[in-house]
Amino acid sequence: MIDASPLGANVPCPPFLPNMNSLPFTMENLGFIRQFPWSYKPNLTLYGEEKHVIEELKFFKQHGGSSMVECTIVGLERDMNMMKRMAEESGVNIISGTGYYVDSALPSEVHSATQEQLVSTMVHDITQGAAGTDIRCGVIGEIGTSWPVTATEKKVLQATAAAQTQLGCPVIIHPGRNKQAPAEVIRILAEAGGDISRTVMSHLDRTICDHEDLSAFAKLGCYLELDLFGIEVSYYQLGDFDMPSDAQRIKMIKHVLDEGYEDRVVIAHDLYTKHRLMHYGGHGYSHILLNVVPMMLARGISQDQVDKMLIHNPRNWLTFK
Ligand SMILES: CC(=O)NCCS(=O)(=O)O
Repeated sequence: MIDASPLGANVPCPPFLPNMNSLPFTMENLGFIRQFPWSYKPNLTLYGEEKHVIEELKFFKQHGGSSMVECTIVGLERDMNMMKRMAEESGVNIISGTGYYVDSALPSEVHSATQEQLVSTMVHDITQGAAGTDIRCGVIGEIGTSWPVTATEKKVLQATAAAQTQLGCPVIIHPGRNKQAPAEVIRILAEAGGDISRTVMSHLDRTICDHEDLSAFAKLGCYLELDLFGIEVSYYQLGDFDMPSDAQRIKMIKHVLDEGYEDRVVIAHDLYTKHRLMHYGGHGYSHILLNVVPMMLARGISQDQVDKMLIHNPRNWLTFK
């Protein structure tokens, strides 16, 4: 479960809310929290929300969901035993990630580790178990990168490519907040021998907004992930970027589907803050199933294409080769 505080580490409070962190999480304050989610530190963790998350995972399963990829890794606060409990109590498969988040979130030992040590840890997490448990991870990622990519992040990417080559495992990347960042990461991974066809580039909906830029990136052959469905506030605190609406996300997806990339698209919510849980008035884990799929079908995306995005593409990506 994610402690995303590194994301909000240096986000300024809105000027009219100098002590936002002292506010209670109430309906009266939900508007501010939705507008400035990274300025309210209590919002940036799901620790203490196990009961609510389990209830919402059950709701997700009740409405057709079966599996979820959970990309909390070193640099964020991962709890393997909690995720195992949640999977067992909800009946939802949870595929956990191994790897290293963005440079600013990493402990000193990662900065000083050799590439070989990083490879060894990721391979161990997948083949033996992570964080001192026998609970094995099923994906490398979300590997965190900044813009520009730092030296430590490049070392992590090269280690990721080496571990992927050894295991034939799926990889998912968090790109820096610049439209050039995804292609730069793909270049580094490819040069290190990574399998780009087994790699997901996440958060494209907060990174590339121009359809032609998205088409150019799609040519590189990775999976294209738009994974912030449910965030309908256009103000984006973490970068000089207008966050798209779900309707605009669907238009981006339709554009690449029309260009023949239906085997390459995956979608998600990237839910890691309290305010997006249903318990706190959010859209929850079932938003795509209940609300986005009908929107897609109404906009000319076929059921077969929806099934590819929600079933077949994730299954193919997650299958070790
Ligand atoms: C957990 C995480 O890094 N999510 C990425 C979305 S964001 O817009 O880059 O914060």
